[in-house]
Amino acid sequence: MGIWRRTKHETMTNNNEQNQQTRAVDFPGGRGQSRSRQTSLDPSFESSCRHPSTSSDRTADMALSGKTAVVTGAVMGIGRAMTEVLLQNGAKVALLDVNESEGKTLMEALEKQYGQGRTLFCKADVQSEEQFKAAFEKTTETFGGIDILCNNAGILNEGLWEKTVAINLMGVIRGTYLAFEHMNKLKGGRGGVIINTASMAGLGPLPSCPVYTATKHGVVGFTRAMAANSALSGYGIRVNTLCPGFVQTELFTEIPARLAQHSHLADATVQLVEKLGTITVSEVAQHILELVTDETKNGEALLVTPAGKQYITFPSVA
Ligand SMILES: NC(=O)C1=CN([C@@H]2O[C@H](COP(=O)(O)OP(=O)(O)OC[C@H]3O[C@@H](n4cnc5c(N)ncnc54)[C@H](O)[C@@H]3O)[C@@H](O)[C@H]2O)C=CC1
Ligand SMILES: CCCCCC(=O)CC\C=C/C=C/C=C/[C@@H](O)[C@@H](O)CCCC(=O)O
Repeated sequence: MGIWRRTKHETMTNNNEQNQQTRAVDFPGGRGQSRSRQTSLDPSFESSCRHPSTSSDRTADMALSGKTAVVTGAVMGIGRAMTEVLLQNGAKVALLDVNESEGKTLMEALEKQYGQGRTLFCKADVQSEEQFKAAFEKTTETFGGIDILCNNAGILNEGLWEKTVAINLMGVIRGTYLAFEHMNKLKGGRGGVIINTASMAGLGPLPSCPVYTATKHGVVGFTRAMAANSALSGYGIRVNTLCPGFVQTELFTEIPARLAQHSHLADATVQLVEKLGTITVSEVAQHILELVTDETKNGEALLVTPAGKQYITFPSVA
């Protein structure tokens, strides 16, 4: 069905998207086509973390000069686009992902494009406290501290609902708590900002994806509570959430299989996608810059759809 291909809303705006041609999907009944891959692997990689040895001075006077960011789920999709936005604005970026082979290849490409010494790849599953912690420590050791965390890694698999909760919600909580240890101004950190990738499904129900919806509502609630917690505590850390609508990524393929026992609602999901439209990863990722740099933004939920961006206001229950 054509809806799962690129739409008129989508343009090839940068190299990131050129490297990530959208995968067509025979939705609602079938399987997706294989996606394009990046260039061949570098066999010289030996450890789970790697970074180039020299740094560039190209970044002077950029909005994020001198800042270090950590992005989870950085190898593909929205996380990869966020990584590029951060690099384009002068930050150094630690890319965390379970996909080691493509992560290393991506890091090599980013090194060529944005300058040496700007990136670090760490194989880390956000379900693993040990791996996540080691990646933060390697980042601090390599770049001298952490200023920005994008808790972005996520999956859509209603069949594997416990794993979905473990990655989408528990992974965000784990990353946030680890970042607070590193960034907390009351504990010698330099403060900073956390951006949690939720979803439009964190603001309203996606009926075919009840567990995914629950995790994303959880991310929105956790973000708002931690933002208020941090402000009240004087930690110097802001926490915001990005809530994209439908975005053409790998996660947006093979939808009937991902819906599992709810696959009979695939047609209804198609109708919602047709109604709301889709956006590109770069259209989503560009919005992190405002959430990162605007120091008045804390506890915000920013909805991004083909209609544009909208800061969500929540009802007061007091
Ligand atoms: N694609 C969409 O329509 C939307 C996606 N989102 C959210 O955006 C985030 C990113 O999604 P996409 O870019 O679409 O997905 P994607 O599937 O294109 O990319 C996800 C990346 O996360 C990595 N990853 C998966 N599990 C991981 C784990 N346990 N630990 C570390 N890395 C892991 C993957 O290897 C991959 O590089 C997710 O949280 C998703 O829920 C939100 C709204 C819409
Ligand atoms: C099935 C693919 C899921 C892709 C992963 C996502 O996170 C995409 C989420 C995108 C949109 C979610 C929309 C949820 C909307 C509901 O709250 C609905 O109530 C909104 C109805 C709006 C309308 O009909 O105008």
